[in-house]
Formats: sequence, structure tokens, C-alpha cells
Amino acid sequence: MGAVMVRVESHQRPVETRKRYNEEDRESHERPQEERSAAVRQGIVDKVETALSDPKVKSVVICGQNGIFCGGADIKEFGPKMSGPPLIPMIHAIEAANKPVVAAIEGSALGGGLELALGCHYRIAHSKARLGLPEVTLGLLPAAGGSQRLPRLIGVPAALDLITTGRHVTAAEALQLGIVDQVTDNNTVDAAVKFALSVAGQSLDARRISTYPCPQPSHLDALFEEVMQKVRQSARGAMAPVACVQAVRAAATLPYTQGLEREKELMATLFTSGQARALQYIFFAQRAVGRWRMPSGAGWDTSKHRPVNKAAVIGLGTMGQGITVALAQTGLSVVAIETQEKQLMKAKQAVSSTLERGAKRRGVAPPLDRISYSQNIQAVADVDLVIEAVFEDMGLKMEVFQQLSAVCKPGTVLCTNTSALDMDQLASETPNPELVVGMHFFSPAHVMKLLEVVYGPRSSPQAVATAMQLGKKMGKASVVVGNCRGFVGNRMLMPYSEQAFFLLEEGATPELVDRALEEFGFSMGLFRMSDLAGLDVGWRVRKSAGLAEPREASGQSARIRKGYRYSPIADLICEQGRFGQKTGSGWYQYDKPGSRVARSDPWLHSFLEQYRARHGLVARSIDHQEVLERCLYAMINEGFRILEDGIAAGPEDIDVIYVFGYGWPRHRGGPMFYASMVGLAKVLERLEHYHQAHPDVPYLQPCSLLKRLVASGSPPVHRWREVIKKLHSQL
Ligand SMILES: CC(C)(COP(=O)(O)OP(=O)(O)OC[C@H]1O[C@@H](n2cnc3c(N)ncnc32)[C@H](O)[C@@H]1OP(=O)(O)O)[C@@H](O)C(=O)NCCC(=O)NCCSC(=O)C[C@@H](O)CCCCCCCCCCCCC(=O)O
Repeated sequence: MGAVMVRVESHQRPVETRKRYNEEDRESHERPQEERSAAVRQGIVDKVETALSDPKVKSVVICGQNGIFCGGADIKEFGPKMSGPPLIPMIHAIEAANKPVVAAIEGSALGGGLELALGCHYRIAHSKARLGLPEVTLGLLPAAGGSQRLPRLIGVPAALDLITTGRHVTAAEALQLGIVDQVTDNNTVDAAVKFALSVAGQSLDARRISTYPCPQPSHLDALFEEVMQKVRQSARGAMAPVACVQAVRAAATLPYTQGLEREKELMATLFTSGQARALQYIFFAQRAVGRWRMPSGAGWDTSKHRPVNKAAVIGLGTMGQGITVALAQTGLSVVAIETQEKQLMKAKQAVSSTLERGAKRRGVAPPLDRISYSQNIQAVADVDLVIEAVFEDMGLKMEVFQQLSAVCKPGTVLCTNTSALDMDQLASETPNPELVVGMHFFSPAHVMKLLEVVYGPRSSPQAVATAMQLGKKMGKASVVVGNCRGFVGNRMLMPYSEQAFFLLEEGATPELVDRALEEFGFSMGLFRMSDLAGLDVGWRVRKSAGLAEPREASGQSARIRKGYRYSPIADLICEQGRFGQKTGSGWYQYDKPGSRVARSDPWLHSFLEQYRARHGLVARSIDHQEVLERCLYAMINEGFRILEDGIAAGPEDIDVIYVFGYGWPRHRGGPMFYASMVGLAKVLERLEHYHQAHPDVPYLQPCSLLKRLVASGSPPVHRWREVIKKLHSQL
């Protein structure tokens, strides 16, 4: 016997391979996941020990199962009482071995998986493998020696990049960085065995990474200071990236064992923080939303999607252009329709240059020839799916849907990208309403990760499955939601922005509100975000809802509409032609139209003063806490209503929508998770308090699901579905 193989049996088993277990596998997978992970570690410890003490064994190869080396530690098992052998001594024992241990890396070597490989003396990777230390994305740091070994192996700057971003690298980049010793296109285990035998008997002194001195870059202090500043700026209050920098600094400045102690201390702080819980919740929530279900009971596991090879986009404004780019980048043939010739030419140019820029970045050819442009809707006759992205006007959309029904081949799925209109009304324009769903993209559609897939009462599970499958193929975080005004994301935005406008009336400034939200962790405060998106969008929505009418027209007080408090401030700003960045002014002023740097605007401040004076309002001092409570709790309250109405199936759906589409800070886990961390009783109490102070604001009236959850002892977020189910069964 020459080399012995030790298999790492991963807990991250792809769904499709689950059915293919042999009996022995099935038995081990019937154990709880936590126990399985402990058993995996125990297996490695035992097998390595046996191999090392067997004189016939000359070398050891560690490989994974089912084409995956190891995706890292099982985060569900983390806790003060972890069973099975701990990871760090296991890796040390491997590194200390007196026979060469080679990691054969196929699929993924991530987190603890890569840390295990770094404990081996050599690493051979398949060319398609991906490697990385993504712990930071889970609110953690590589705490099985990864933060100490990687800088010793590849240097401080490269290690800082990988550890603070958590980005995965290809095998080719890993080879270039020096993480792996060899890359193969052939059978990785065979290559590793051959390699392991070729180095048998050689000295391992120079192969134990923990014994390497950490390469010292010049100006070490300045480098860390610069990286720390950059990380703090982009982290927006997230602790893990900062701790990652501190851990790498320990590697650069302390002996290995002391660095390891520091790594442990930092991990303990992160581990007990709410941020790690929030980030891990979002990790699982992102996967949970893929297991969608409609009220009929049909869902991801019972509904087969239609194949989509060719798709069409109708309307090539900004949104249509982004969708066209995203579809072409996914590898689909795209028919792009725009009736206005000038706009078609403009869009073609914009789409081509976006595709060229993206292809250049990725070092591939731009998929320009996948797109055919036309002014004639007849060109969509043979497509499998259409995404309508024309101007947000019901009449126009209805006309397009009538035309599509006449032109498309039978079975074509018809999707609308409307952000607020009733998609069921559109469905009623077609002879096959079961084929109609909403695909609500977020701008820019080729960049933003979120997709709301909207079903109406007549949408078939197959149409929903088709849109979800396409979203998955496009790399989107796709969430199935019911049909209502604004769906989930925009519906929750209404109370959020309403409160922000009320706060301006009461004495706040856009700067104060934005600062509070940005310190909370939003990438942009509400007012800066509105300036970016364009204030005319919301104005149009308010007008179509009959809200943004001039006071004289209704004859009512300007601050009351439909019997409730209303702030016309945003409408008045729009009446001045201030639509945000695109016009050079909005809630802030900009150097010129299209400029992105928001500056405080004295005109706006004096406008607010005059407005308050005109309406007899006395400005009072407003603190950040009130901004957060009023804006966020009003939004959360609407989230509970959405759950109550069955528009979203669970809190995870809402949270994924907010994290991936609305800049909600990921380390706070989404609005519903945040509510559970604050405490539902506290959220309820504050809403009651604010509703008492503002009885004419229905969004502040606590909804019955929130009250019911509090009455049932404020269960953790993963148990809310039980309460919601009970509520629905009683309705
Ligand atoms: C691996 C993937 C790339 C696979 O992708 P794929 O698309 O194929 O599949 P899915 O993503 O759908 O996943 C399939 C399935 O698996 C589940 N899953 C995936 N990853 C994990 C995981 N890490 N843990 C648990 N479960 C996982 C997923 O949910 C799916 O399940 P489902 O039921 O939905 O089908 C991809 O999955 C991926 O990228 N995964 C994440 C990779 C990752 O982030 N890895 C890092 C993990 S963290 C880590 O490794 C930490 C290490 O540094 C070790 C640290 C040592 C710790 C020591 C203990 C410290 C405690 C000290 C605290 C003391 C404090 C005190 O005193 O209290």
C-alpha cells in the first residue's frame, strides 16, 4: 500500500444527489446534521491516525465526496457545547504528520474546508474548483487557523483581500496566489495520489504553513490603517470585516500560537454577537425562499417549469435594457422590442456597451449576437417567455398584453415587470391568464440581485416555476409573492417614506433622517435613495392613487387625504421640477444633472421652514432613535400585515427582499428578523405609543398578527409560520 485516501463527507449535499445514497450513506444521513458533522471530523481523525501509524502507508490524500472537497463548518452545529473532535487540533495533527498529507480539492474548498486543506502539506485542485474563506459573510472569521495560515502562505495584502471580502477564487487564481500547488483538468484524486507518492519520504519541514514567518510588507502599519479605514467604511457597522483585519494583523505581528489565541478571542466576540446570527439567518433564508409555495399548496417540489431558451423583452427603457443584458448574460437568445426607432437605437447602443464592459471584466466575448432587435412585436412569435417592461401605464400594458396573446405561440409565459400595477388585471386581457406572472426586477436589472415573482389568483404553478427557474439561472435571489399594490418591497416602502415625510414636517431635515438610517447600516438613506431613483416615480404612483392632487382640487386641508394624515411635501418638491439626481436637485442639490454627489440644499431648508410656517407647524428636535423607530417600525408593521394577508409566505421572504433589493443592512438580517431581535413586545409598545400620538396615521396602528405573536410569547422568527398558519386557518 502506498497512499491512503481519507474522505471528507460534506454536509452540504446538493439536493439532486440526496436520492442517490447507498444504504450506508442513508443511515448516516438520517442522523441530525450536527451529529453528522461531528462524525465527519471523527472519521478524519481516526483515518489519519490509522494511516500515520501504519508503516505500509507512505502518504495520505484527503478528498471529498460527490465532487465537493468541503464547504466548511456546519454553522448549525456552532455553539458552546459542540460534540465531536474540535477542528483546530485535528488540523494541527494533520500538519504535524510525518508523512505527506495532500488535499485533493474538487468542487469547493470553503471556510473550514480550505482551513483543513491549508493544514495539509500539499494542495492539488481541479481546474473547476473554487476556494475561499467566506466566514465574513456569515459574521465570522476563519477561526480554524485560516486567518493565521493564509497570510503566511500568500502574504498579507492578498490574504486581507480574501478574508475581508470572503470572495471565492478559481483554481487558476489560487495557483497564481500560491494557495494550491498544482491544478489538474483530470481526475483530481488520481492526480493527488500520484503526487503524494512522488513526495513520499521527502522532508516536510518546509511544508508546515504554521511554521512560516509571515511575509512583512513594507509600511505594515500604514497598510493596516488604510485597509481598516476602507473596511469600516464599506462595512457600515458590520463587525466581522473589522475582526478579520485584526486577525490578519495578529498573523503579521505575533508568533503563530499567539495569533491563534487572538483569532479565537475575536471569533468568540463575533460568535456571541447578534450580527453573526443575522447573517447566518439570511444565508439560510436565501435558500429557504427557493422552496416556495402558493396558497393552493402547489410549490417548488410539485411544479415543473417550462424550458426557456428564447425570451423577449418589450420596451427598452432603462429597465428593459437591464433585463435584456441580464438575459443575454445568462446565455438566452433574446428578442428586444421597442416601437420607437430612436429609442431602439439608443437602447441597442446602451445594451451593447454594458455587455462589452461586463465581458471585458470577465475576460470573455460579449454575447452581442444573442440579441435581435425589432420594432415589430411579431418578432416574439417563437419565444418561450416574454417580459413586458413598457412605461408604467395600465392602458399601455393592457394593449401590449392583448397583442402578445395574439402573436405568441401557445404556452408562452407572459410576464410583466410592473412595480405596482395589478398584474391580475393584465392577466384578464389574455385568453390564458394562467400563463401570466409578474417578474419584478430592480434597477439596474443586470446588477440588482432581487427578483419578485408575483402570482395572481389565476397564475399556474407552472408559470411561477418557470419564472423562478429563470430567476435562478440569472443568479437572482428570487422570491414568490402574492399580488397586491406594491407587492412586498414597494408596499413596505410606503409607510417607511410616509414617516420620513412626516418627520420633515415635524422638524427633521433630509440629512438628519438619512444620517440615522445610514448609521443604522442602510447603504443610502431614504432621501438620497429617492434622489437616485427619481422623485417623479413616487409622484406618479401617488397621483394614480388619487393622493397627489393639489389642495384646491379637493377642497380639503392639504395635509389630509382620504380622511388620514398626508404630507404633500414630496409632491410640492416635484411640482418645482426637482426630480433628484437626473434634474440636478431633489431633496439635495447636485453640481449638475446626473451628478451623484449630494449636497445639503439651503433652498430645501428654507422651503421646509416656509412650509411649516404655512401650516402652523412648530419644528421640534428629533433624534435618531425616533427616526429609526418611526420609519422602521411602521415598515415592519406593514410586513406583519403582508404576512397576515398571505402576500409573503414567511418572514424569510420579506427579509430576503429587503436585504437584496432595498439596501437593508445584511448584518441586521432583514426587517422581520430585526423586529425579532429588538423584541416583538417592544416593537408593539412603540407602535402603540406612536399611534396614540398620531391616531390619523393607519400605518402606525399595530396589526393583529404582531399582537397575536406577542400574546403567544414572541416566538423566534423561524416559528412565526406556525402562528400565521393558525391565523389563516381561523379566517
Ligand atoms: C458549499 C456551497 C458552495 C454549496 O452550494 P450549492 O449551491 O451546491 O448548495 P446550497 O448552497 O444550496 O447548499 C446545500 C445545503 O447545504 C446547506 N449548507 C451550505 N453551507 C452550509 C454550512 N456552512 N453550514 C450548514 N449548512 C450549510 C444549505 O443550507 C443547503 O441546505 P438545504 O437544507 O437548504 O438544502 C454553498 O452552500 C456555500 O457557499 N456554503 C457556505 C460556505 C461557507 O460559508 N463556509 C464557511 C462556513 S463557517 C466555517 O467554516 C468556520 C470555520 O472557520 C471553522 C471555525 C472553527 C470554529 C470553532 C468553533 C468556534 C466557536 C467558538 C465560540 C465560543 C463562544 C462561546 O464560548 O460561546
